[in-house]
Amino acid sequence: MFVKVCGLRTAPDVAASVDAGADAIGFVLTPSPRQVTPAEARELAEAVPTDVLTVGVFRGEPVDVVRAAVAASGVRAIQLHGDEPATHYTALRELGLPLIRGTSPGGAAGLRPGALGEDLLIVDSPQPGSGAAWDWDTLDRAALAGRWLLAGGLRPDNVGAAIDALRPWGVDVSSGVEVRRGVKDPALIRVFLEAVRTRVGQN
Ligand SMILES: O=C(O)c1ccccc1NCC(=O)[C@H](O)[C@H](O)COP(=O)(O)O
Repeated sequence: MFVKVCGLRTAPDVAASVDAGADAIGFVLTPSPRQVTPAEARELAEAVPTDVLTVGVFRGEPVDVVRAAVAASGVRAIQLHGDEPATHYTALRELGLPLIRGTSPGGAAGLRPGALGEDLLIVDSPQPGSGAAWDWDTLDRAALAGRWLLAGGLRPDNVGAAIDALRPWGVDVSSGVEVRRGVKDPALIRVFLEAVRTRVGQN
């Protein structure tokens, strides 16, 4: 199971995520309590091995802003989390990086993975990064196949049940490994990864 830890802002949190076995780590490069500058993301990403994907997260930014931030930060994947139009995906495809679409049930382009040409879909709550749990029962599981991550209000104590209920290809967490908004806890990061690996091992 693919695990992404999002909204990292410090070197110890990056190290904890990598050591705990995260497959991807996200740097929020758009307005948020977790926002880092492209230069900060570059510095943090330098310690990340190449088999862990570094993801730049954007919401509603013009293509030129995304392009510039990707170049300055050196992230290896792009996550668009604001129901950006298909033209964004077409334009950014030219960078040759994996594209990730973050959306929620009711989002403009629907929940079919790859609908806008993205490589990976994140099905999230309507308030990304809020930690708000949403009603997973509203999800039409039959329409989801392939590469998609479940996100939104996941925590060490509920991620196992979420995996059992929805069988996602992976999971994405931010608030659930924080002590307060924007402040991660390395111990919680480790516990979350353990909870995922334990549950997957049981299935
Ligand atoms: O995390 C943010 O602050 C954020 C801001 C703007 C757009 C997207 C954002 N996060 C996207 C993510 O990938 C989060 O990990 C995902 O929404 C889950 O968040 P949470 O419910 O806090 O675990």
